[in-house]
Amino acid sequence: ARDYMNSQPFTVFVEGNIGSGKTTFLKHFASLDNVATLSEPVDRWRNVRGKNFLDLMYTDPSRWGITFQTYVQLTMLDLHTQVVDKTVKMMERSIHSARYCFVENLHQSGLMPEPDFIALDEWFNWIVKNHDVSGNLIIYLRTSPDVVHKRMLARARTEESCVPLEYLEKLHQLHEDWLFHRSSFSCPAPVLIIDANQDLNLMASEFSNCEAQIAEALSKLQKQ
Ligand SMILES: Cc1cc2cn([C@H]3C[C@H](O)[C@@H](CO)O3)c(=O)nc2[nH]1
Repeated sequence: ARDYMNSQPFTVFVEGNIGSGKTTFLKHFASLDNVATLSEPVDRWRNVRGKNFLDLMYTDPSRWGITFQTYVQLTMLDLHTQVVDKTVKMMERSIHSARYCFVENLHQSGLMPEPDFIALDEWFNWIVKNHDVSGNLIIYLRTSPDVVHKRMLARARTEESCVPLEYLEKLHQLHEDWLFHRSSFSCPAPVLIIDANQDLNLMASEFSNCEAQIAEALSKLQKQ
């Protein structure tokens, strides 16, 4: 766990499948005055000096997967190292889910050439070793693939228009192995699991339950 006294804020990673309600979750916490929220920089990925890397990746993942995921890794590292003047720093996803869920999925499904995967993994291992990308708490918005597939299609992000259910099922399984079964990669922080299948307007009680758990974990750290 991170050394709290080096005046790093209490850092929370909000993790979950596409359409699991992360953005809505962050919006709720953005309204609290001691929390800084850092959203996933999707708009940066959609316009990298005029190129839409997200669209390239979905159109031809084996050709553009490394291009996209290398840039994701850079933008997430940028957010991990961003200094905030609040006691809680809440990030939408992390460099960890980039590697353990998304890159892993491209590699396992044979969409990413082995040398591309190796280069990305070497970068990831060096970054984790040489920079502080640690966190204090992971909030896992746990969903089922069919629920998030419906939400994703309803949200109708153009680049995701032909993302099939089995892609979400694979991403779901990778999130489950990492954050629920704890049977795959190392977890950078303790995990708080939220049932995010509920309709977003019923999530208010989950949000306040999370607030209480974050406040409790925060006060424990401050007493150390
Ligand atoms: C950290 C990380 C986030 C992330 C998102 N994505 C995709 C999933 C969604 O379609 C879109 C926004 O989350 O980007 C990805 O392919 N690889 C990623 N890695």
